Amino acid sequence: MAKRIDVKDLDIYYGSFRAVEGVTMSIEPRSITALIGPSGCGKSTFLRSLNRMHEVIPGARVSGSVLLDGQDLYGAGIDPVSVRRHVGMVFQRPNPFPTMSIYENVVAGMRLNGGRGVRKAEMDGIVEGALQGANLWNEVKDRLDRPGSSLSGGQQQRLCIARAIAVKPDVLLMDEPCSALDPISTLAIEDLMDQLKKDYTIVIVTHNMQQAARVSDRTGFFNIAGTGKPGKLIEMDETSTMFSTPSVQATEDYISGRFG
Ligand SMILES: Nc1ncnc2c1ncn2[C@@H]1O[C@H](COP(=O)(O)OP(=O)(O)OP(=O)(O)O)[C@@H](O)[C@H]1O
Repeated sequence: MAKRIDVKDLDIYYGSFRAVEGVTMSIEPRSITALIGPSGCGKSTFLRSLNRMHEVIPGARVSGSVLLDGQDLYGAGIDPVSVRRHVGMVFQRPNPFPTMSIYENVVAGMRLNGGRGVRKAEMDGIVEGALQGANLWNEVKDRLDRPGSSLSGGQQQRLCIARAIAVKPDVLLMDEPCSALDPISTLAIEDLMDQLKKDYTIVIVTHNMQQAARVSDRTGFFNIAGTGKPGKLIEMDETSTMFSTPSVQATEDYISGRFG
């Protein structure tokens, strides 16, 4: 079930380096939020803080809160593994397990999440549902036993999306999911995002302004004052407003290609 995200006063550190400072934002369920901004402003770092992937790096930590339907993901006693089960992630490069079959790739996340006792017939249904959901079923239904690496890049990325949705998360985070893909595969993923937002809360980092404008409901612009300075959320609004009449000059300069 899609859930809302409320981030409050979030600072994100790598050791003593504060990479992101003071982010407060709300993300509605069943919407697509795009995060844009120049290289190094902390978009990926921020995204990883939304499912506690950031802290897998030694010395990395956050302060502030990230609420998922009101529950603080950083609260005492919250298991980060369970957080990642509820908040799934798709990465820049498609990363299926290369020697594992297409079928096993889809169920990999479920197996890690205690799905071992699930009966074969039920598992088959989940695999079909996830592959249907990722718009990949028709292309792979006759070769589910072939390795994940036998698919094209665009198909592999949809396989990774199927793997992410097979565990029925509440939120789907996507870090430049199309940057390694050709234009046709990119459009397939964008269409897919539009369908997925009926069931999920989606947050996407993208360098592609047209993509942000095409797919997202709201856009957040991050920026940095200079090297070594923390990234900050400068402005966040309806995507149509951000791309037509942003409130901050730096947003307009970035969107119109004057820097970054
Ligand atoms: N593992 C790490 N250890 C230390 N510093 C890091 C690490 N990863 C990122 N940083 C630093 O954190 C800051 C934000 O990086 P991040 O990758 O989040 O930016 P970004 O906006 O996603 O950039 P890009 O658009 O180039 O991917 C940068 O100064 C970067 O050098």
